[in-house]
Amino acid sequence: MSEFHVRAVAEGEQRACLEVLEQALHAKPISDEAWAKMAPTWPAAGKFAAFDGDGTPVGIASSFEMELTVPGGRKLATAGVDGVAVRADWTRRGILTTMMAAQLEDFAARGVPLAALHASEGVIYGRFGYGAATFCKGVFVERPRAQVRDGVGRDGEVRFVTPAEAVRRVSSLYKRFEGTRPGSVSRPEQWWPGFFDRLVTGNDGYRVAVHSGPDGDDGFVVYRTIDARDRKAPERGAILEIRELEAATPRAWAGLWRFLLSVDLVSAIAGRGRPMDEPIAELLTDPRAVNTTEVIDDLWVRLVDVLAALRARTYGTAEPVVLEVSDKQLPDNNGRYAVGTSGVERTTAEPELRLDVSTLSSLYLGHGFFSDLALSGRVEVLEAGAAERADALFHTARAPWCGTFF
Ligand SMILES: CC(=O)SCCNC(=O)CCNC(=O)[C@H](O)C(C)(C)COP(=O)(O)OP(=O)(O)OC[C@H]1O[C@@H](n2cnc3c(N)ncnc32)[C@H](O)[C@@H]1OP(=O)(O)O
Repeated sequence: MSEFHVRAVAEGEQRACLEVLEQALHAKPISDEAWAKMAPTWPAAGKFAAFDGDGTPVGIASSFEMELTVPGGRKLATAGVDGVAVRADWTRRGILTTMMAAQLEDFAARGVPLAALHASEGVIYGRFGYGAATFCKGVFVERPRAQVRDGVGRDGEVRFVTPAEAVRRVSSLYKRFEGTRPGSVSRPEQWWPGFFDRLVTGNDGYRVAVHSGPDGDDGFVVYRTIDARDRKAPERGAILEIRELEAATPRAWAGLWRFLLSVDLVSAIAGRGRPMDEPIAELLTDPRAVNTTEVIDDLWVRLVDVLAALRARTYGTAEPVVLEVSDKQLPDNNGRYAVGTSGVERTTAEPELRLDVSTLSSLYLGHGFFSDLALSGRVEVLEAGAAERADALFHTARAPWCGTFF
């Protein structure tokens, strides 16, 4: 078997590691010019890599520091795992497993209570204790049928901003939304150039429009249009594709949708990654103008310090429940936890529900139900009624949603 070893990435090794990521994700090799721009946002800190016998990187697992909003509104230090790959000629030899172990031990040693990522495939991360914790939907709104209902309030205006203005304004505007729902993450300075700025200043046709209400700017949308004409429908309007739409108030949200629906020469509005509970159909006179095209996992979360993470969130009203949690990678988490409205403690009491850390992580932000996961065998019920109590404690009224790709 070929030898590899995993260690922290040293200063100067980042670009070679990035090549591994680009190749595994089928992206073009990074040019000198692109690397010059990107280098400041891709520090060696927070990165582990696998090296072959010659010292060439063949695997990478990157992370950065951010904050994740948990139910109740607290922002918890979180490792954002943002670049994981193994070179195609080195896969299925345990490299990812070794990198994930190194990364998780590092998070635990640094006292980071949570880790989170967006998964390229659904089968990869459960074994490392991650669980799909937020979900999102794709929508397709047929514009000719879509009219905003009478009585939906207006309190502002929408205006286009130039790409340069968007780069200047939107990062501070985002702070108004950050933390307004469980699952939302902070966007550190290093996030903006590689994701938002590159998108809106690039050549892919993205436009940015900002909504201003009584308290100033309170929402924005990033979108582009895609030509949908063909021989059979030479006059069909374009598809307006939303990349991102965020609003601090219900009126700003409705104002942005009203604006999108008013753009001429558009046949449909499409958006991926929208919150599960975004009430677009309810905004319109004809709810059937809105088609849900997909429901897909959004943010995967990993409780690194189970006690600290459970203590950081708030709970609904129900009698406490005793969970027995198992964690293969971080055995310090193994044990029983009494979770209730008034707090969380480690306990020696008899367990009422048994589950692994991946399952607990998927329920942590308030999506899903213990009782459903009991049906599918992921939660073992040892005490009748305990799953329903846990549902009442953990489930949140507002669907958790991340909305930030990293
Ligand atoms: C947060 C993000 O960055 S998401 C992006 C993830 N990266 C990608 O998708 C890029 C393309 N894929 C890859 O680079 C690699 O295939 C990786 C990183 C997904 C997996 O790396 P590997 O070194 O092959 O994983 P490793 O050998 O440690 O596999 C561990 C286990 O997971 C399984 N596994 C790993 N990847 C996959 C997969 N894509 N599909 C199915 N099973 C998988 C392996 O079969 C193995 O199972 P076993 O323990 O039962 O034998």
